[in-house]
Amino acid sequence: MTALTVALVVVIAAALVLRWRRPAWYWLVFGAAFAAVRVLFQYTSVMDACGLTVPPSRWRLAMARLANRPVPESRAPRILRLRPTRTGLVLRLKLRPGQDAFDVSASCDRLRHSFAMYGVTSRELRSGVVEVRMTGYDVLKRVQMPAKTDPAPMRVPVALREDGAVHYRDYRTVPHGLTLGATESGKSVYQRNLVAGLAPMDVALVGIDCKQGVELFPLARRFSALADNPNAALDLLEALVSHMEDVYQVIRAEQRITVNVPDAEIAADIWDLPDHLRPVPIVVLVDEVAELALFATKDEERRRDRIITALVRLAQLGRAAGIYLEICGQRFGSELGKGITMLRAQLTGRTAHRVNDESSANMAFGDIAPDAVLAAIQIPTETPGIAVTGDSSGGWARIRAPHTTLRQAVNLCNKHAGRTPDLPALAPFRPVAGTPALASEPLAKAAPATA
Ligand SMILES: Nc1ncnc2c1ncn2[C@@H]1O[C@H](COP(=O)(O)OP(=O)(O)OP(=O)(O)O)[C@@H](O)[C@H]1O
Repeated sequence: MTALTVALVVVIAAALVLRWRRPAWYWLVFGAAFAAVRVLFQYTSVMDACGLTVPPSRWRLAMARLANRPVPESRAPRILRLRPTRTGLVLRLKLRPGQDAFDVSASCDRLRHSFAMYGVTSRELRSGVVEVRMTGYDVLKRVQMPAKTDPAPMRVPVALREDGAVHYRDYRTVPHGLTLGATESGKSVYQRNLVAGLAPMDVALVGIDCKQGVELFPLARRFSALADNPNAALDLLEALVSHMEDVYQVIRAEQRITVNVPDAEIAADIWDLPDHLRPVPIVVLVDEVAELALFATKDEERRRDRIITALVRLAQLGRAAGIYLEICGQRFGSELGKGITMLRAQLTGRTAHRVNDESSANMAFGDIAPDAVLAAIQIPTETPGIAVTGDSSGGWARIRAPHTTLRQAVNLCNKHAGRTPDLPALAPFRPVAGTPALASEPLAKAAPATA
């Protein structure tokens, strides 16, 4: 045996062992090429076995009869493009007459087994063209975001989807969002990723952290306003409502100028205003929203009603004024009192981490994507951070945010502290950077020593 043959055998053996062990980088080196060859080689027979072929047309049968040739075979969708990616393959298929996108999506599980891939999903790109995304390994096991994402204003690459695509939180298309999940399910890490993604953008961050500020106050240098208790939250929300009314006046004033100018665009929201007039957009992050809705006394009930009213007004009118809500909690249903379901109806973007019961999952998806409810309650306990995300179009996907630690988020916020806008309306709530207060008393006092 020559040295070359030995080297070849070693390389093939290494590739086979790695294929079996499947480390994350396997796909970068061997996986995509192997999978592309395998898919192309098996394509027609697999599509036939999965019921994704159509019988020959009458015209083709007649031509074969005239030419005295054998009966033509059934035909599978035509491959328009096959693109290897960091996590697997993307196939673009042109459907044959009589096929629809549902046929392909209904066969995804069969395709997954037949092509020996980890996951297969499909979506319709346009009439007659379907994209099939295949992943070679569990991309949500250890999330690695691609180095290059598609940047756009108010669009944060916040997590990875199970098909290997990046999941964006786009505030311009989905202005308000609701994130639910049981305790230790990964809500705070998801919210931290949002803050880390928003920190380098021209946006004001406002936080209401009812966990006594433990999640958002360490990120204070990038926040224009923060509140850590329901009383401060009420004042902050009412200040935001009056800021929103001021922004509406700016938009109206600009409309009066342009309405007389023929063919001019008339401003309908802050994004139609000229740059020098446009107020900075605001993202309001609310952590543990149920704390704002609970009350024990008459006074607290009055405060709760005012808080929910302010939140409903921001959700209904905030988008045009560039105010976006990001609400986080363990549950968000009608048991929290009047106004909650009205507020929930305005929160278009829904994300549910692991939940403990079906009714919590229903709070996120019951009214928009019933099959996502089942997916949310199936999230295992041992993989915190996995979530199901959907929107009002009825579509949903499994996602996981990268594991950003509080230290990494703090460093990012400190790096971009210079971008924190000063909002005069919210000045009383601007956090003051300073030395952290030391706990004055230990939580448990030492028992006196007895003889
Ligand atoms: N995307 C993720 N990848 C890996 N680990 C994660 C991820 N998200 C969360 N975790 C792990 O799960 C733990 C709990 O996460 P997190 O604090 O975000 O949960 P939570 O839902 O906010 O809980 P609580 O409501 O009790 O505050 C974290 O300490 C972290 O180690």
